[in-house]
Amino acid sequence: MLPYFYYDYGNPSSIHPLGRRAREAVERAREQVAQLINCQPNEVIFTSGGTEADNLAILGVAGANVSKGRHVITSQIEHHAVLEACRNLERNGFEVTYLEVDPFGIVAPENVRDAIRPDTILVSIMTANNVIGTIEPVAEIGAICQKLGVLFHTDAVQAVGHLPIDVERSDIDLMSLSAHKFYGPKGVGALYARGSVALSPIIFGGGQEEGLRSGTENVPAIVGMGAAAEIARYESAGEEFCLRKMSRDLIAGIMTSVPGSRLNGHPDKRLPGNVNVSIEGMEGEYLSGELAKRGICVSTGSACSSATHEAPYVLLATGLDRDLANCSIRLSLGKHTTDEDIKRAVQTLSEIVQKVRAESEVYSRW
Ligand SMILES: Cc1ncc(COP(=O)(O)O)c(C=O)c1O
Repeated sequence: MLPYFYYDYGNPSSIHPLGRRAREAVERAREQVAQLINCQPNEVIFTSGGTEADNLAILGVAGANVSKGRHVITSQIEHHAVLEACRNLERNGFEVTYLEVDPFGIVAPENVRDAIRPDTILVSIMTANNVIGTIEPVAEIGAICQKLGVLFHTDAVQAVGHLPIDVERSDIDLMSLSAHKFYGPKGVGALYARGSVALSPIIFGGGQEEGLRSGTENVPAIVGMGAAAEIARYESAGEEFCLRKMSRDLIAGIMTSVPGSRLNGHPDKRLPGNVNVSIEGMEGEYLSGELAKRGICVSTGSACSSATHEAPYVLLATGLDRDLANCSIRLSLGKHTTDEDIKRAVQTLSEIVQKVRAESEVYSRW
């Protein structure tokens, strides 16, 4: 990224040599992203991140296909970027079906099929959930949508770079990506949109990104996203293997040394680096604060939504009662996590919980 901050600071829309070098860098990054997800480079639209990609997919499809219908299908556990875009559609005369999930957080493909109507223009179901890590049956849902002639969007922000993703094999028409979820910079992402998909822009101006995303491209960030995509293409399979082993150890460690703990989400169909647990009687926010004092950073619900201080709606949608939902923390593992970190996390968590329980027993006896 550094040369594009220092020397090659041209605007990719300029025709002079500095501009051309910036354009070449953007187009190289577009190819790198396309290779990671198996699409054509001209099907990648760079955005400011996953949120904008989700908004462009949902509002863009709705805008361009309104003559075909005004019905959209999504799930109750989508990220706010999808849910709020859908609520915006509802305020503008669209109807949205929010599908339920099972206790693991899985959307049943047959529920998608049953919800599709003649006026349905889009199905948007995430590839993997950001709170509980559950991996959705995207290929089955894609096949249903393709058969019934409905566009299929998936928010793959949590999955790209961690799970093998192939937009062709999974019949995906639109897919959202965010660079910082696969070790790239923040504030840059992309929407994959199949060449044949009719899409209206949601940002208007100079007509960059084939008129779908006006505004001068953030060249250093796009270059960083491309590099991250290329690294992910080579490293993600090995990383997935290591993370699966470490997260299994973390889950087993917590379950055996912290009485009253339960794993949220699916035991196997989950993101390799996501561990979400509820611990009876231990508020997530309290635990998070105590762990932070000891150098371990965890989130409660989803970091992206903690600014809104809402109850973790994803856990509630899986049927978890409100108390246990509020007693949940999410531990995230990445390529820099070590076995030593896992041991320390288990031990620290167990000590905190034991201490609190011992004290509260004393208090209650007293
Ligand atoms: C599933 C999912 N979708 C969308 C987003 C939003 O992405 P961004 O923060 O890049 O806008 C996030 C962020 O964590 C996410 O987890």
